[in-house]
Amino acid sequence: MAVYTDISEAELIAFLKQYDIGTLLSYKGIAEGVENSNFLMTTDRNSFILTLYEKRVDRCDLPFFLGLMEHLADKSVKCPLPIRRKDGEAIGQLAGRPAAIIEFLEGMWPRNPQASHCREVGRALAQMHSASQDFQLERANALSVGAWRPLWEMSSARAEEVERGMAAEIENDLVELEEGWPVDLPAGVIHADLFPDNVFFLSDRLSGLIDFYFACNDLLAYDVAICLNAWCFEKDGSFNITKGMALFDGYISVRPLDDAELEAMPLLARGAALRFFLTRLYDWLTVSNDAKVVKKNPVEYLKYLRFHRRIGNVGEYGYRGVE
Ligand SMILES: Nc1ncnc2c1ncn2[C@@H]1O[C@H](COP(=O)(O)OP(=O)(O)O)[C@@H](O)[C@H]1O
Ligand SMILES: N[C@@H](CCOP(=O)(O)O)C(=O)O
Repeated sequence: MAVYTDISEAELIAFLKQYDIGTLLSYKGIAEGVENSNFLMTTDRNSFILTLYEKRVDRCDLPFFLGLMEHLADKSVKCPLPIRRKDGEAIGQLAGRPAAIIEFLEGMWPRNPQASHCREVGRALAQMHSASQDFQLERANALSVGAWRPLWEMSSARAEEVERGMAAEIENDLVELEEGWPVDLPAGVIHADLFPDNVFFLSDRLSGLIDFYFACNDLLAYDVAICLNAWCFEKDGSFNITKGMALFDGYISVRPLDDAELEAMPLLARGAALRFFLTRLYDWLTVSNDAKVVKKNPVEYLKYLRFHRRIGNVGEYGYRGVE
């Protein structure tokens, strides 16, 4: 359960005095999530999400994350707004942690995403990319290609506990990705973690995007590649080309992908698979099994990585261009 820091009712009531959002009626920890402690909080006016930022989030990055959410909401991209305090600040301090209150977003994330969800996600991702072109703050991607080898070296000695024979193929991926990684594709602000649990739907309509805490400046097409992995594989590990087609169709209905982005897609998808494989592998080997968080299996992403090695062009993911 992702509540790393407990808070008492008294300290929460004192914290809420800085806001104009009503009187506390109830609050409870939210089990889902990996990085931060989240609470569902109800006042006599509304429901809110209270987030305490844990140690993997750098306090210096919070103005980027929260400012981005405000910027996007202002441009009609569906995402919850941070609530500002009476003094105008969006970031406070609670139980020794940086803390913020965020609007409660109605909806549920899809447990079994369908092609229709993929189309909506593609469209919302492209809207986010377009709307953030004039966002003034910048944040480098701390988990881009340059970070993968150091991350691998933290796990490589024990990697074969997860699957024998894996180390040599990962070494090979690292070399090929480091040598071939594109540098001159269109760049901007990317979400960088737009998995199904970060996209809410009300019936079949997308109600909003959450969890901008990996957002950063990077290649826009890399964000599409992250979604291709997160949304278009089935539970048995097979790639669903109909979902791939829907994701691309949704994306390019808002922002076309240029030839260089399309050509790079198999490599970007391979890099995206390696990035999530590496963070999952590290957590798998280091986070204790009785910890408060459900660890995600790295082997799922190892399978995706192997799949992308065999892809020759973006058409094999279902891309068919503008009809
Ligand atoms: N604005 C929001 N509205 C409604 N629920 C939210 C909101 N933000 C977070 N949640 C809930 O909290 C859970 C964890 O949030 P998330 O930002 O993904 O955490 P973490 O950054 O720790 O991974 C989500 O799965 C969702 O259930
Ligand atoms: N999406 C990542 C883990 C990050 O989790 P989140 O709860 O912050 O979305 C993965 O699946 O490895």
